[in-house]
Amino acid sequence: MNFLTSLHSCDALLDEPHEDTPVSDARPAVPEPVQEAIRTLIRWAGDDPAREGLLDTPARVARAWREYCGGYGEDPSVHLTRQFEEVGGYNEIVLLKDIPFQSHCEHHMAPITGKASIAYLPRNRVVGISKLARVLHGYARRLQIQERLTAQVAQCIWDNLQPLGVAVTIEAQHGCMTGRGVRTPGVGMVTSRMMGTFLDDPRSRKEVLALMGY
Ligand SMILES: Nc1nc2c(ncn2[C@@H]2O[C@H](COP(=O)(O)OP(=O)(O)OP(=O)(O)O)[C@@H](O)[C@H]2O)c(=O)[nH]1
Ligand SMILES: [Zn+2]
Repeated sequence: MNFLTSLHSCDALLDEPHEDTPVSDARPAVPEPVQEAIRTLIRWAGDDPAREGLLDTPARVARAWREYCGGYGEDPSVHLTRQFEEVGGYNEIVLLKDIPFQSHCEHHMAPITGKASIAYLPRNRVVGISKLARVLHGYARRLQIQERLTAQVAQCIWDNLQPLGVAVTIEAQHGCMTGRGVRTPGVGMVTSRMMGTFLDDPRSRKEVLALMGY
């Protein structure tokens, strides 16, 4: 089997469950080409992949990356399929505030850590509040830039819940700015996406941003 063929065989792993899989002793096998790629990276970083402490590292790193990128194995919109119409006439903002999340930047594959606030103005129906966080994590657990993550979460809620308005804000620190490169810790990047009422009506936007703490 040549290198490319064996890399193709890694596709089989994509069928394995990604999310919320209980940790057990039966860890998924990691294909040799994936492990070899990580050994190459260790050598490139200046260490010896054959030394004892690093022997199991390639498989661990590979499994960790499957977990960090578990979002590729799911369609986040499925979390919004169960909707509730009996809301007692509630027609004000619903906000899930300060949801912690982790992602990885697509430029350096460095961690992005932060918090998101997700709000919508319902049109007769709502979703279970945990589902908003599930949508966030479904998109965050991929290689991302913060702008796209913000836009994808908002669009998903807009398309699937058809609310009157959606507002998403994200504030995050980028490991590629703190641990390397410009090495400037403590800097938060803030992004927002407003749709519907929150885009069109300045008073609604002001209200939702105030509820989010901005
Ligand atoms: N807009 C945006 N930029 C990001 C995000 N994550 C990382 N970046 C930036 O992506 C840019 C990549 O720039 P390059 O010049 O190609 O890469 P680089 O030489 O490693 O740049 P430095 O980070 O400045 O050392 C950097 O400025 C990062 O700060 C993100 O989510 N959104
Ligand atoms: Zn980066």
